[in-house]
Amino acid sequence: MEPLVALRGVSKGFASGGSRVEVLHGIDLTIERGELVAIVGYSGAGKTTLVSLIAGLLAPDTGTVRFAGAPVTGPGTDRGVVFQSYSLLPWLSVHENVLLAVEAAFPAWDRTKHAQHADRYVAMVGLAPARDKTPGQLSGGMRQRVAVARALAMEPELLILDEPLSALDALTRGKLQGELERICVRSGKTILLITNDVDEALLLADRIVPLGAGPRATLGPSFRVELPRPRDKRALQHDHTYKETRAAIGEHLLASSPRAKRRVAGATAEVAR
Ligand SMILES: Nc1ncnc2c1ncn2[C@@H]1O[C@H](COP(=O)(O)OP(=O)(O)OP(=O)(O)O)[C@@H](O)[C@H]1O
Repeated sequence: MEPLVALRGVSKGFASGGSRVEVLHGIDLTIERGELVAIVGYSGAGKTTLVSLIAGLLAPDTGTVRFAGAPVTGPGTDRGVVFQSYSLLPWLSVHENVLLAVEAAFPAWDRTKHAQHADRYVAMVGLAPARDKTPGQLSGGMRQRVAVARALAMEPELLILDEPLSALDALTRGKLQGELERICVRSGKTILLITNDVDEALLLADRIVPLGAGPRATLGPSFRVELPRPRDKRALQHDHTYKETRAAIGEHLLASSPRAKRRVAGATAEVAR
């Protein structure tokens, strides 16, 4: 069977002041069914561009993007995306926000089944007590959990979490990382997590792929995360495997940092002279 996601030789650029800047270059990425893969990269490296290519919101300039064995030609309910800003409807309750998505994804179901399904996912993210509250009555972390419940309730084959926690304060973010791990594992979904936080990736992912700095950002090698679940953030700080994997990813990202890239470009210019 083909992998769920397969990008081959993908490049994507944008017009910028009369010229064209290539944001992503030669991207190869495979995600198998049931995997939780994290892409870790610098701000502005092209993470959201990569998400948009897989979600079908953008088309690649070169290369191919395939999903479940077929080329991606546009967005679809088989790929659910949770963006950094939660985009909930402020006049609807938690239950109603999730319900709306359920109704759109499963039009053939009756009202009772829609409501029960929505409630199941509200409970999965631990928000049953806040079921009838509106987003304005919730904290940032709770709102983000509603966004996750809404995406999961549509039962996409792939759930893409694009920096889902980066708008939150450090304390809430830390708390939600643990909860997100439980939700992800419980849902058994194939998940692509995009983050700029190596520790967050190590807490959640089965495999981490670093995205180097742009322009012409490329993906690095895969780092498999061999840590048993459930993972406890505090206990992990002293774990040998955790520290080794963290250092290896950090080194890889540093080697592709904007400063390192400038150094390499400088050295190349020096050699050329
Ligand atoms: N539609 C567009 N038109 C022109 N330039 C774009 C467009 N989308 C993205 N870019 C540029 O491409 C680069 C990568 O943007 P992208 O949003 O993918 O990065 P990112 O890694 O998700 O950043 P962040 O972590 O800050 O959200 C940036 O320099 C951005 O300005």
